[in-house]
Order: sequence, then C-alpha cells, then structure tokens
Amino acid sequence: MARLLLGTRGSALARVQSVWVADALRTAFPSLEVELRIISTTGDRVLDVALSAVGDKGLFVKELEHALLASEVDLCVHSAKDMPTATPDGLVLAAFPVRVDPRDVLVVRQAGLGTDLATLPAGARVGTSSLRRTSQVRHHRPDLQLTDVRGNVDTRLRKLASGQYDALILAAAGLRRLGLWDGTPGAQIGEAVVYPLEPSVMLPAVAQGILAIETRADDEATRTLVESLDDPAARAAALAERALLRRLEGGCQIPVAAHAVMTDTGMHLRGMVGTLDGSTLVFAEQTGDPAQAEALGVAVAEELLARGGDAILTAIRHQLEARR
Ligand SMILES: NCc1[nH]cc(CCC(=O)O)c1CC(=O)O
Repeated sequence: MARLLLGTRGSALARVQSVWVADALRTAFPSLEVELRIISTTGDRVLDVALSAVGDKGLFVKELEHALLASEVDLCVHSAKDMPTATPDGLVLAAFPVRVDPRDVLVVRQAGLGTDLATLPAGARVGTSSLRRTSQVRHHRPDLQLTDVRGNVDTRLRKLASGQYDALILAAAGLRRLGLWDGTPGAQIGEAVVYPLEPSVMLPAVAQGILAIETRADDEATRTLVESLDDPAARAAALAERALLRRLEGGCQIPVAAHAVMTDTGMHLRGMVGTLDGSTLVFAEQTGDPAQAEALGVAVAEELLARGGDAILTAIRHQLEARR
C-alpha cells in the first residue's frame, strides 16, 4: 500500500497530535506507511509577540498549507481552533476525529490559590493571551491582573512554576494530549494544580479539542484513507462553531466563543461575543439539526449580532485599528 507524508508543526503538542493520527491510520490500514515531516511556521518563530497583536489566525497554518499544495506532504494535522474559517482553494478538511475535552482549565501555581475563577485570591496574576479568555475572566473577576503569556504549553507551565503568574488558563485538550493531565479536578503537574472551568463560566474557543486533517481536494486516494478517521459529532460541532465564527468575521482578534453539544433533540450550540474589558458578554443559543450544522452556526451568530454583538464587534474593530 501507499506511503503518506504527514506535515506537522514541531511543537510537542503538534507532534503528539500527529503521532496519534499516524497511529490511527496505520491501525485502520496495517500496510500503510505514514511518515512525519516537521514544518516550522511563522507562528512558532514570533513567540515573543502577543498572538492577538500579530493578528493573523492563520499564522500556525499557512506554511503547512503551502507544503500541502506543493505536494511536499500528503496531509496536515492541525488544531481546528487555530485554523482560519476559510480553507484555501484546492484543499479540504477531510476529517475531524473524535473531540477531546473542549473545556478550558485553570492551572494554579500551587495548592491553596483557589479552585476556580471565583476563589482565586484578590488581584491574582493570571497568564493568558486570548481575548476570549480575558473578556470572560474580566467579566467574572475584574480585580485579577491579566498578563500575556506566549510559547508552547511547556514554556507556559515553566513560567507559572517560576512565579511569573499565580495561574494560567489553558485548553484541557492540550494538557490531556500531552499526558500532563488525566482529567481529574485537582490533579497536579509538579506543584501546580489543574481545575476544569465549566463552559457556563468560560465558554470554549471555536473547535477547541478538535483536530482537523487537511488534504488536497483532488487527492482522492489520501482523502479516502483520512475520511475513515472522521467523527460525525466532531465534524458537526466543528462546522457549526466555525460557521458561527465565520459569520462574525472573527479570528484571534475578537472575543468570540462557541460550544456545540449533541442532545436527544439535536445539536445545541451556544455562542458568545464579549467586550475587551469584559463589561458585557452577549450569549445566544439554539438547537438544530446536526445535518444542517453550518446553518445552525449562522443562526446563532445572527442572534448574537442582533442582541448587541454587532455593536460590540464594531467598537472592538475601531479600538484594535487605533492601536495598530
Ligand atoms: N492557541 C494554541 C492552542 N491551539 C490548540 C491548543 C490546545 C488543543 C486544542 O484546543 O485542540 C492550544 C493551547 C491552548 O490554548 O492552551
């Protein structure tokens, strides 16, 4: 059988995700050979600049897509939450494998510093660079000191341990995939302690915890192999959440969150738009047909805009433009 070249970023998280995909493909097709190719991305090279200041959500993705379009690799594995909502011509998101924990987690430097946003000490220093996270943290706890933190998960945890922050907010999925957290509330990473944040308090990023496997649209052979890893529930959630983001024309630059879950009556999608200072968070939610996931995402986005999200986004765009 064929040999596939799998393109990935070089970070530890990107590599475990890619190894997981390669193993899943080899399990499904025992005679298939899959080889990893590490591709360095602009996002990895500008780690000293806040991601929201760099602006472009496609930072981690573009170089991988170039390699794919140039046939240097046959498939790429991405964190779906890092992907722009537009896929380049000639490429296709061929599979969204089973979602892992979509929540964020609070990682406190040591036991006794609190177990959720409400119990962090007054004025605690919290490291996060995401506008979505800062908007929601400021809403619940305007007294906290929010500071940018860049770098991969290991770097962030090292900065926490060294005392630069009292707490971090990270994606549960990253910690789980790196084998740093088993999902138990209160589990430790060295001295640090991990507590999940419920979506009712911290609505997750669009497609958080979902991988996207990208192939060339005209490479039927690779597409067919990769499609075997697709999970219908993860795909429906990714499509709904990404359609919501696309309708809001979001990116890293605006505080937007969305979380879709399957229920007995269909797919339930909750979305949020917040102000940068967290003074206002607008929410909307609807249940719809998972087969019409993108329509559901657009409908919830329209409701967010109508409920005040439009004014919030206009004001943020002006603020961010003035800062440039
Ligand atoms: N922004 C970087 C990024 N992209 C994907 C993940 C975690 C894995 C995932 O959400 O699938 C992370 C780290 C984090 O936000 O803590």
